[in-house]
Amino acid sequence: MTILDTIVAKKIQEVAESKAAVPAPVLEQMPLFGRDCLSLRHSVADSTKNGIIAEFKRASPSKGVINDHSTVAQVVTAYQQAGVSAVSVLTDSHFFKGGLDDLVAARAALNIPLLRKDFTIDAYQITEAKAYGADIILLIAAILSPAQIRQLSEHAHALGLSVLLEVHNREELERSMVDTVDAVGVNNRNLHDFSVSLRHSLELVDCIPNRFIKVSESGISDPVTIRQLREAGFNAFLIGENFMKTDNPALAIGEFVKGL
Ligand SMILES: O=C(O)c1ccccc1NCC(=O)[C@H](O)[C@H](O)COP(=O)(O)O
Repeated sequence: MTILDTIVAKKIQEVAESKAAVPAPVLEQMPLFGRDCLSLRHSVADSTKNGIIAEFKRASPSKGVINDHSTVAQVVTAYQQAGVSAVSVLTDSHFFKGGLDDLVAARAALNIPLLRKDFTIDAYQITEAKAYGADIILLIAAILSPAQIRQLSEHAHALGLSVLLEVHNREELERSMVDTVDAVGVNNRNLHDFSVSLRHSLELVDCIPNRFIKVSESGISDPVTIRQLREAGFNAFLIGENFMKTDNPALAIGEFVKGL
């Protein structure tokens, strides 16, 4: 059993509890459910922004606690001021110490697209993402069948949300790519053993059709790498730990973008 199996087993239990506590029709009555989502595609195409999807990440299975002192509002405000194209917030509580409250706090501080970063296995979580202010949801190919990816992405689109499909290797990419996703992210981190290599992005970029936004995810820690990934064909770059592990993520993103 890998960490991903453990996370999914826990998630199945959590989703069942959430459905019982707050049924989907209740989510649909929440104030943020009625707002119009911001488009990831438009934001990434906006040349005044830098393509970075900057992540608020308190902890992770691979690193343990990364940052338990910064507030969501302070960090995401600095991310936005640094010209990022979108912000990602981890909402898993057990393994990442995040939560839906973090999503709401980020929404209140931002006017750029907001990704709910979680392990989506059920349409309920997508309705929940919309109700708590997200614009984008994540679907991870390693934990979903192609039929589930299609069904979940159609539900997201029906609610106006953009969809980021995450793959790690060619096999996942070939079996999972459906027209109902907006972006394909190559995760440089192997979610089974936590090894990280940019090689995954560089090897897969040309296999992703240009109609999808191409995102390189994880393990990015310097502006030179962004330039290399951009030249290879990526439009967006998901970065969390590099900023969050510092004493002051707000300063860290400011310094980082000066080097772009
Ligand atoms: O980060 C982990 O340890 C992890 C473990 C198991 C499943 C997912 C995990 N991370 C989620 C992510 O994909 C990253 O938070 C995201 O791509 C940013 O990566 P980084 O810049 O390396 O923090």
